[in-house]
Amino acid sequence: MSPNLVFVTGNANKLKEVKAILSAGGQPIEIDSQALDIPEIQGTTEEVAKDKCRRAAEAIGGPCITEDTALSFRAMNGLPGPYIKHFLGSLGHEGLNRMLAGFEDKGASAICTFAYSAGPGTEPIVFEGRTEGALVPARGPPVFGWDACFEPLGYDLTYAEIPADEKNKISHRYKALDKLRTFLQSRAS
Ligand SMILES: O=c1nc[nH]c2c1ncn2[C@H]1C[C@H](O)[C@@H](COP(=O)(O)OP(=O)(O)OP(=O)(O)O)O1
Ligand SMILES: [Mg+2]
Repeated sequence: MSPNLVFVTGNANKLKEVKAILSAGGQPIEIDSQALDIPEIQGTTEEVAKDKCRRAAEAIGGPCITEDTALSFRAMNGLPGPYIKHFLGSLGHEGLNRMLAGFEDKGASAICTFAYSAGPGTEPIVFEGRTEGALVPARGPPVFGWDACFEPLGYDLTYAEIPADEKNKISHRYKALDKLRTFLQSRAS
């Protein structure tokens, strides 16, 4: 049996969701994890995701997956996008809402980009999942990132108010992982 694939991430909430999604429905996929905080470049979501995966493969010396999450405001032509971590860290939920105070359009896209590397020196392959929604004043437990201020389209609940198993059926992460799962299974057979 080949060893489990390693998910390199410094984010315990991501890991929890990824494990839950990969073990629910279909053929379960087991992964191991390594908590490394890989430096992230500037660029498009795809460039940032691929570069993170390249560095992670080098850091662990083997195949791995990484994931980069962006939150893109329509009124700001996609910003903060892959830089959302720093905006959230500096401004908090309230500050994110204030960023859009001057705009009527509160539209936001949650974008998850998984990257797979077959090992150091190989070109990572990316799998993107998007969930459209809106930025709203925070509601629900402030447990995971910007969950409390993102309301997916078609819901009047924020990600933080939606039960975890339900978020995992509609989320940007679920959609990206679904593509990664198909890729991994086609490689295995
Ligand atoms: O489903 C989510 N719901 C709410 N917030 C989320 C979600 N997923 C990521 N987030 C937050 C974490 C971080 O503030 C930023 C992404 O930054 P990002 O670099 O991808 O994550 P990270 O540095 O925490 O972990 P990693 O080591 O995998 O890069 O958005
Ligand atoms: Mg990161």
